[in-house]
Amino acid sequence: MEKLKSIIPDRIKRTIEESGPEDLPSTCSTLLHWCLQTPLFHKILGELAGSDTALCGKNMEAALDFKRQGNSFFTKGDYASALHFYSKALRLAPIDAQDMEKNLVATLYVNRASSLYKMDRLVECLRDCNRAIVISPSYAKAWYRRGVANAALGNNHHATCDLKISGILEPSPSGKGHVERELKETRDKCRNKSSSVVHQDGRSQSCIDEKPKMKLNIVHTPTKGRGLTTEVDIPEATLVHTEQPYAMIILKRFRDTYCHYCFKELPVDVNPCPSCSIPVYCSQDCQLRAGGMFERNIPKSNSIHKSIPDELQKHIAEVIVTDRCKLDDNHFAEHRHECKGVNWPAVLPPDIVLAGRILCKAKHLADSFEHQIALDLAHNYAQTTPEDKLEFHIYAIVLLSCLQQSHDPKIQPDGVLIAQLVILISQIKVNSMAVVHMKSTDINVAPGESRAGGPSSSTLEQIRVGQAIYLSGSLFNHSCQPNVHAYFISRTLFVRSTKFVAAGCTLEISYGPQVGQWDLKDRQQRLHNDYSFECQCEGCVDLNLSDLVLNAFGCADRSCSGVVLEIGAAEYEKKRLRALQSSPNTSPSKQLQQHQTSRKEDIYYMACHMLTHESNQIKPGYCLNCGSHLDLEVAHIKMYEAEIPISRLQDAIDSEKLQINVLADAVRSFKLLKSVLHQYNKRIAEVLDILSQAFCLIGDLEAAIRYCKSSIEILEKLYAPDHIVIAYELWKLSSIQLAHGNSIYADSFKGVRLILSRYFGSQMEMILPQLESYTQQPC
Ligand SMILES: C[S@@+](CC[C@H](N)C(=O)[O-])C[C@H]1O[C@@H](n2cnc3c(N)ncnc32)[C@H](O)[C@@H]1O
Repeated sequence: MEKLKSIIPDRIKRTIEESGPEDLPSTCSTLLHWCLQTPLFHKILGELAGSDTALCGKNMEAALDFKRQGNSFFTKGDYASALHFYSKALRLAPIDAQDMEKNLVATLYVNRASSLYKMDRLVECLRDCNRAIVISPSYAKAWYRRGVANAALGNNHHATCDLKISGILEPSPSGKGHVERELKETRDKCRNKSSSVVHQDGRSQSCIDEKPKMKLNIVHTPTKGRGLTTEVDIPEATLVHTEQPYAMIILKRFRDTYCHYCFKELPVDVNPCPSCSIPVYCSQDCQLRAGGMFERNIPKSNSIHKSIPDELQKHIAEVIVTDRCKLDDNHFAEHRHECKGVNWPAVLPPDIVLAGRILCKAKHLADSFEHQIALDLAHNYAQTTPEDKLEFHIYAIVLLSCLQQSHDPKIQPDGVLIAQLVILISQIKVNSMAVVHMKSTDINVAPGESRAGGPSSSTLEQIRVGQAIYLSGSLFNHSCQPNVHAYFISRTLFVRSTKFVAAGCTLEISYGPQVGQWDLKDRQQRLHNDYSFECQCEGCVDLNLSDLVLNAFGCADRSCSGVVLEIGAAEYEKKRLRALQSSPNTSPSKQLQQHQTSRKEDIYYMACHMLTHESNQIKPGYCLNCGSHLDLEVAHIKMYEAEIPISRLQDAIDSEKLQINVLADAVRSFKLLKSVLHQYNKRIAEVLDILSQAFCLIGDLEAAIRYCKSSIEILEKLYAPDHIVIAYELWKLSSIQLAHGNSIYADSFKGVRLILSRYFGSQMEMILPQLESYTQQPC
């Protein structure tokens, strides 16, 4: 694509780079015309959408090769590796391929079920047996494996039925004898034990079904465009909005670990797309909802074997039907148009493939492209950088041409349609939400030091799994100090208030940057780069103490707790102060009063100074409190000197090869760092956290706890004590305390629950099931 971009004539490039939304039909038409006459464009198109270069289709030879490797590991007793290779084979096996007179996919499912059985993953084993049976209902081995797994689970009635069916279908006399013996054993067990049916999937729905109790209204704001409010007061932790995505896509790096439809972590028994080798799903249900070209008629159970008695025919019908979900008529299968094994859905960037999904959905809903395909959402095409404008044009033409070639020849790219697609891509840039899932990860503690005898310290992480468009959710504006929190369970967006919101106030989520995370300069630059707006939220307009100290140096006079800003931060603070001083609504003295009553801390005095002095008093390199000068160049040299041993320590932690002298050097450097940075500089909190991890690794949990607590003290000042980031840190602290056998872990953990319940309400335990195990730990 870069090569194509580089040969576009300058005159066309210039008109595109200078274009506004109204010029698009003409610029798109010009570029399309040039593309169609350019051999390189046709070559690229052939690679992306041509059937002879398609690399994402099924491949019988490769599937058989993986199957052989799976068999070889199974014979050696390495069931985990066998399972891995059977899964790889399933991803590549053509759905109707035959291998040794059996359906290859069904055979692979049964082979994988056998590995799962050996690994004691009985529920997953059952699911694989069902998948094999849906494809090949007369497959005796699949019924046999199902029967054995059901027997092990105590599902005695099901086990007996499965084994009876297997016995009838089994062609060889020795096989029949084997099944008979298993059936007898199961019957004996039935006589001795009462049967308890274990279901294959017991996911709780009730928490997902929570509905918001209020209506959101769209309002027009002077500085942020449309926004959302309610007519009623909203207490904290109230669910204000839920929504299903209009379109969604998984990010490339999570393709092998998360379900491409529901975005949950994949189980061991992954379900591949039946017609191409790209997506994998957690269940057949998700695979059917996502689409995929293969559609199979469910075989009639009574056609399977004439000699099977009626009650067993009923059992067969139940097994085949349980794995089928009901889809309503309007359901749009979002992967179907991508599913020809051609390369473009795997190669193009996720937001472009997402645009393809929206486009095909528009066509599915209206049965043509004649109506508007762009959505009723804001876009920033006019403010987009010249490079991005050119890129949007190229991708719009490439995507439409790929769809025309590999999906629907009726799609006719022209200037108007491409222009709409360019706007759609700009809308995706501004409105798509990062779909984030929570995950807890163990940190190793030195063997023997953990009370539980293993790795027991853990951290919470947010993982950005995908990208989605929510039509109403897109109307939430951004704030760096948001009053509502957006999160996801599977594909559903939930928005919950994290503080009291008075009726009529706008509800604002964070698009990423937050006070405490970055200072004013970094937040504004990030929002400008990603969304092309100058943030007008409270956190950016009003004075903010966290912004002052977050990246600040300390005063040259170490008895003064004042802050010294660098040039960039000082410029942004000056600009903010000037705007505040000229605004009649937010007079600095009024703000001062607010700070006086809310925060009686050292850094409060810096705020006083800023608010009562002229803005040109904010000079880089000078203490905002006492005016002392700090040589910023010398301070930087000291900082870099201190950072070298600290980054060496970080590397040692990452590689889990920590030597005591590396840790000792880092502790010394930390003292040097503290001597130049402001005491509430965020880097100090980060280094304290690194030291805590290091002490965890060498098993000095008391030191680890001390450093972790000091880090939290700083973060509480930067974010606020009830911010979700503090819950993550308290989670870490309580897990180290627990590993140390320290009963006060319960206090830290109470703090975690308190904060998380404001962010996730009653869904907290569903999002973080690990919470339950902490609650149940004995002190
Ligand atoms: C996802 S849309 C939000 C809805 C939008 N206001 C509308 O009218 O459709 C994002 C756009 O809203 C505006 N916006 C959102 N938050 C803002 C903020 N804090 N300050 C200024 N503009 C904001 C920007 O124009 C941004 O590109």
